[in-house]
Amino acid sequence: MTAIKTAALTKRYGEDVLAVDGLDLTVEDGEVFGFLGPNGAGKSTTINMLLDFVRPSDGTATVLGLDAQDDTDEIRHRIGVLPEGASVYDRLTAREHLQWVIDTKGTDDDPDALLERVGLTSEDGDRAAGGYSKGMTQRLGFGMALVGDPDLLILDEPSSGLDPTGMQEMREIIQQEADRGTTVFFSSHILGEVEAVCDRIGIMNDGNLVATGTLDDLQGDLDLGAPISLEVATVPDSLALERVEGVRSVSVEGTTITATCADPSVKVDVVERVAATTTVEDIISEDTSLEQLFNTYTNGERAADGDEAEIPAPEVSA
Ligand SMILES: Nc1ncnc2c1ncn2[C@@H]1O[C@H](COP(=O)(O)OP(=O)(O)OP(=O)(O)O)[C@@H](O)[C@H]1O
Repeated sequence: MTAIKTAALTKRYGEDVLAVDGLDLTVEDGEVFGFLGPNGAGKSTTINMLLDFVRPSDGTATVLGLDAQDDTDEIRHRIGVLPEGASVYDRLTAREHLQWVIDTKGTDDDPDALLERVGLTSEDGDRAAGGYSKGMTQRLGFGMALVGDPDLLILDEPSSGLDPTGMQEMREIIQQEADRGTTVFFSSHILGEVEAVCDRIGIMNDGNLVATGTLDDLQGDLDLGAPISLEVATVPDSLALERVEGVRSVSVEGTTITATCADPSVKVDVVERVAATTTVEDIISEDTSLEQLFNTYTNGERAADGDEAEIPAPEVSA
């Protein structure tokens, strides 16, 4: 089953703003899917259409096989949602918020266990949520999303307002949920977080899905090359690294030699060639980062190629 499926999903605001432009997106059951894009790309609008907070101008969407507009109650019962900028009722305590969701969903969750899971103490749970910091509010919102062991978690910017420890804890919970088979769909600006937990990534730009795939798929498709840098004692005159097969380009800055290789296996040849002529003091080998991919897809370089949406979807085991 697909957890989320949209077909030509479109949202216009007035005459001028095309927030989401004919989106075809599929998220398989059991995936952790990271939804990326710069500000204003259309991520929240998409999520809001999936949750029927916003009505589409055109197209369709299903969530857990149910119609996002017609079967809203059933969908909300089966999913957990952390909306963008989750708001709380100022006078209710955190425990009362959790109990309200537990009662609404008819589950037997223990509010204290949920508080602990999202890093709030029992004392925090007794405080009115109106006095919470942004990060505490986010933790509470996350706890509310976890009520009832949902089949699908939809999280809009889950790290927003969290400190580094909070982000790490949130990542761990996402991983635990994924391990027990929950589908997780979340939007984020934090590329490291997406890199760490996602099976698959979708990049939105200007209302369009410009790329989908695993990080490996996207790296392979863009073919940005595999960089390696070597810190050396002295840069030899007779290096001729360009002659090593598979080396695309070489640059030297001070005592740092950087080579871009056609594929990672060439890096060993680079190291051997350099080590044969000088003392290698350090080696820095990196994969093409998600940041490079993100910039390439969202700065328009890809669009200039004329095939910005043609990355094949990977095989994903559900
Ligand atoms: N209620 C609204 N009325 C008019 N325009 C809107 C409305 N909501 C969103 N937009 C516009 O739709 C576009 C997409 O916005 P959206 O909030 O979906 O982007 P986003 O990718 O979630 O951005 P961010 O990362 O900043 O949250 C933007 O141009 C935004 O200004």
